Amino acid sequence: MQNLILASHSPRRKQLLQLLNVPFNVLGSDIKEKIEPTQFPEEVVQSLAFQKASSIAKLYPHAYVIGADTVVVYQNNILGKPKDEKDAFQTLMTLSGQTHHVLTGVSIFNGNQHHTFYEQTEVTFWNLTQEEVKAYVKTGEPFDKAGSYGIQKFGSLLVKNIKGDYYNVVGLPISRLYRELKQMGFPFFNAGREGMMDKEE
Ligand SMILES: Cc1cn([C@H]2C[C@H](O)[C@@H](COP(=O)(O)OP(=O)(O)OP(=O)(O)O)O2)c(=O)[nH]c1=O
Repeated sequence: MQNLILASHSPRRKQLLQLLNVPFNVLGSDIKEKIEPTQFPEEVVQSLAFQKASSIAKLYPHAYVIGADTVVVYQNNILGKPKDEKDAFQTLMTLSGQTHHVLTGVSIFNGNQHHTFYEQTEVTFWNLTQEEVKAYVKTGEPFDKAGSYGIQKFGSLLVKNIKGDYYNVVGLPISRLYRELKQMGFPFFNAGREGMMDKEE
């Protein structure tokens, strides 16, 4: 087992973590996601990220274990993954022409230490027609994604502009995560290990 473990089922998070250019393992966490109705969105994403990371960290206390959770927030409402096509359609029509926020909470465990943080990105959608939203829902892309869209594929056509980290919208704020891991003592630059900055392009 590698020193670094991603506690996630998300193929996007796996792809983004590869940007660190260090080896890692992926072990999905199967926690039951519990949200208290009184929690603020930033508390929700951090709490779920913490639960995902801690469930795997228990099994691998010597590794650095990363968990993450992403939600879309519009007018103080948390928009998670859609239940069905109708739900996805309604969510996207609600977001049409509006600005919302994407929050990703990240939790890192290593032995007795753990650190949890979140990043927020502001996203504005174009005014969308019912026809184009229907066509987008038909692609199937909304179904495993917070807010019913994926900015990294066909969902890119819905987005007018963003403020903040693009990768945070896709599910992992990789550049902040790199810095937080370094801060926690992750050995990026150990001899014999290829760290990001060791390589010349
Ligand atoms: C807004 C948005 C979300 N998403 C995805 C990121 C997350 O995978 C998903 C939100 O669901 P999450 O519950 O955060 O993650 P997950 O269930 O996919 O994976 P795991 O809990 O095992 O880590 O939405 C995109 O891929 N693109 C986007 O533009």
